[in-house]
Amino acid sequence: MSNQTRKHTALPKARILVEALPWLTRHHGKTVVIKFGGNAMVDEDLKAAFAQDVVFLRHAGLKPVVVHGGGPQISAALDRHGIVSEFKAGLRVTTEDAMDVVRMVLAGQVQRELVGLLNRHGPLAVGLTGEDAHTLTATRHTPEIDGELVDIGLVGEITEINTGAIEALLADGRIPVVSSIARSQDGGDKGHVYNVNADTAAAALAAALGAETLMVLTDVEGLYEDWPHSDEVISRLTASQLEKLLPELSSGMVPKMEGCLHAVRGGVHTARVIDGRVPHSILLEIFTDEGIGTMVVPDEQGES
Ligand SMILES: Nc1ncnc2c1ncn2[C@@H]1O[C@H](COP(=O)(O)OP(=O)(O)O)[C@@H](O)[C@H]1O
Ligand SMILES: CC(=O)N[C@@H](CCC(=O)OP(=O)(O)O)C(=O)O
Repeated sequence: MSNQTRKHTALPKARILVEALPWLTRHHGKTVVIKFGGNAMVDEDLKAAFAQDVVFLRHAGLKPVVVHGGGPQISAALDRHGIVSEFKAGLRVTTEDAMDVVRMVLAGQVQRELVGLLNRHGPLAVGLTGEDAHTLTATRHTPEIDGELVDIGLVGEITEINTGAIEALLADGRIPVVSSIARSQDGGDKGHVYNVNADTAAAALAAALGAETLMVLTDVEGLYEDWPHSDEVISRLTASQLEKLLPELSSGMVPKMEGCLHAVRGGVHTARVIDGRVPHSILLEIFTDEGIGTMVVPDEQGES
């Protein structure tokens, strides 16, 4: 290959890097919480591409924090153990036996795998659960269903966040990978661990860390306007618009969008739901102004 030909092939690559410059400048040094959903985590190539994107962000000067799900993986393991599991209000009814499996799958399997994939690129990722260093403390969550408070077992509602361990890891240039398990508050229910929905945990951490962005990767293009009747994606909405829409949402979208609302109201600049089935969906966000999924912004940005 001649020098001239090499220049021609390299030029478009240089242009692409330059195109990313405004986004990278805006986000330099900023914390980005990325939630990787269990449904987007079933494909090996996608998982490897996800790890590359996260490492890319880290090397570009951002501070990514990964919070992972594992719903399908937990369901499969519960099946194997002969434990029946059901969801109420979008949350898994979690008995003590089920909690052992949840903890084993999230902390021992899914988290380890993501840490391994990230660490193919260097000594970057460190896994922890919300139990570590009091990162997440919770109390028993009893959702209201049809006007009644329902017992769904060891499902936690986060009451306290201690960001110290995550911040220390970020300051050390590491990528924290967090499993959504919380310790119980000292007192009455001492000694329990709680199963927390991973979207809820990611959003709460994003707010507590003062993150710039929350990115929620899932197995749909974004928030559909009239799901399941249409696949028209809502590309941008304000916190107030989302709040009005919340009662109409169903299943997995409920904790996801409640989380986005909580994050944005808690000071996170943008919360995005993006399609984790698309390879390199995180990097695609960098190269498109409005993003590729659904973006939730604070009310004051509604007009821009
Ligand atoms: N309005 C909506 N727009 C998009 N998806 C929706 C909507 N309402 C419910 N869903 C469902 O929510 C699912 C995503 O939530 P969930 O299964 O919990 O994903 P994850 O494992 O990524 O957390 C979608 O696959 C879809 O079936
Ligand atoms: C209380 C509750 O429902 N916890 C979830 C935790 C995992 C999770 O949220 O995983 P996804 O993000 O893949 O859905 C569960 O047991 O499935």
